[in-house]
Amino acid sequence: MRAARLPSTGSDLVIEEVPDPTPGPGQVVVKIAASGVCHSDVTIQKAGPGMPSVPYFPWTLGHENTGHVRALGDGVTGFEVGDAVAVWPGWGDGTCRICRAGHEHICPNVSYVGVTQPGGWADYLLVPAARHLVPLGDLDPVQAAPLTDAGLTAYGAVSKVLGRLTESDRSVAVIGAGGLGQFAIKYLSALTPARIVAVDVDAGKREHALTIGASMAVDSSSDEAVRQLLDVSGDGLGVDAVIDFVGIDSTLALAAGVIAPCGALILVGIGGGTLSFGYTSPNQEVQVSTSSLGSRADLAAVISLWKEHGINAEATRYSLDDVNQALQDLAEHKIAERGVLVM
Ligand SMILES: NC(=O)c1ccc[n+]([C@@H]2O[C@H](COP(=O)([O-])OP(=O)(O)OC[C@H]3O[C@@H](n4cnc5c(N)ncnc54)[C@H](O)[C@@H]3O)[C@@H](O)[C@H]2O)c1
Repeated sequence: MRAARLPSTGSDLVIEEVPDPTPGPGQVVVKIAASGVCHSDVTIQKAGPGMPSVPYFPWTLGHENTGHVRALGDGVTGFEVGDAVAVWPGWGDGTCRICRAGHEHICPNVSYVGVTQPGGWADYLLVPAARHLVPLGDLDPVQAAPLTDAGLTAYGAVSKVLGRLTESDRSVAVIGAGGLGQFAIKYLSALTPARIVAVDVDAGKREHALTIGASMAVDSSSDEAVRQLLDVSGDGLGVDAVIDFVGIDSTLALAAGVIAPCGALILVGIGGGTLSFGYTSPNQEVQVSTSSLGSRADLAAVISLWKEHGINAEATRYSLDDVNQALQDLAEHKIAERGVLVM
């Protein structure tokens, strides 16, 4: 099969012929239809802060995968060759108490496809267990690809703040209105009456956010950003939730500085920053949580939200041969919503 592989840290990817995977007992081979391009891939390529180092070179990236079942290992039930599937990306051991509680994506022994297991920027992907697949039925796998990480992770983060955003005088700031942040804005807009503020350094992203559900956009690089966010509800108290999809020192400081009493700060972006709170009094009752991917049930919910409410990303399509262009366009903020490699 063909695969786009990273030969060494910081290099361009190269297209190579590699052996087709064959499924062992319990495993499934998926013929990839599409695989999304995420900012995490840019970070992995450069060995930037926050992401684990790839296990070896040359490495096949790609954690946002959909396709059709190509071959089933012994003992696999519930799927037939040809079924359209989405690949849930957080592969835990399936047996520990974290997995048994439904949080396999944060299992202490988790592997991430495309990060610590070979990924889907290739013709075929070996999936270690059928439980990592979610059936797509007659949905288009190419369109479904961004749901398997950008949609899933945004939904996982949004789910953590829904309870705070049940009234129209509530507000939420989404820092980083790129691939993941745009999904968050769409889910927040569909699921809450709260005021949604998009915060981004890029003017194009801010403008776009206003067309998909944000009612206000703030330039995080402006000296006015803190004041604008504190004044969102007109009382100077700040926003009831912040979801930070960037995660560098400056965005974390901004988030910590604008959160209202009883608010929640959700950290998603893998920017390698440090969050520091000057703790002087308990009376703020702010909650801080990291958020990683989402559960398999969350992926099923995200697929339903696409079916029922049409929530998805507009995909900018690239061929596998154009993978380096896709990574460059993402790094330069040139992709409107989500880049997708179509095999
Ligand atoms: N926690 C998880 O499970 C998880 C999963 C997937 C991706 N991620 C991480 O989420 C982040 C977002 O990924 P993406 O694919 O949406 O990236 P993206 O490149 O599509 O979007 C990033 C957005 O952040 C904006 N931005 C950059 N610097 C900023 C700043 N200082 N202030 C405000 N906005 C700024 C950019 O203009 C862009 O709109 C990445 O760090 C990625 O690694 C985390």
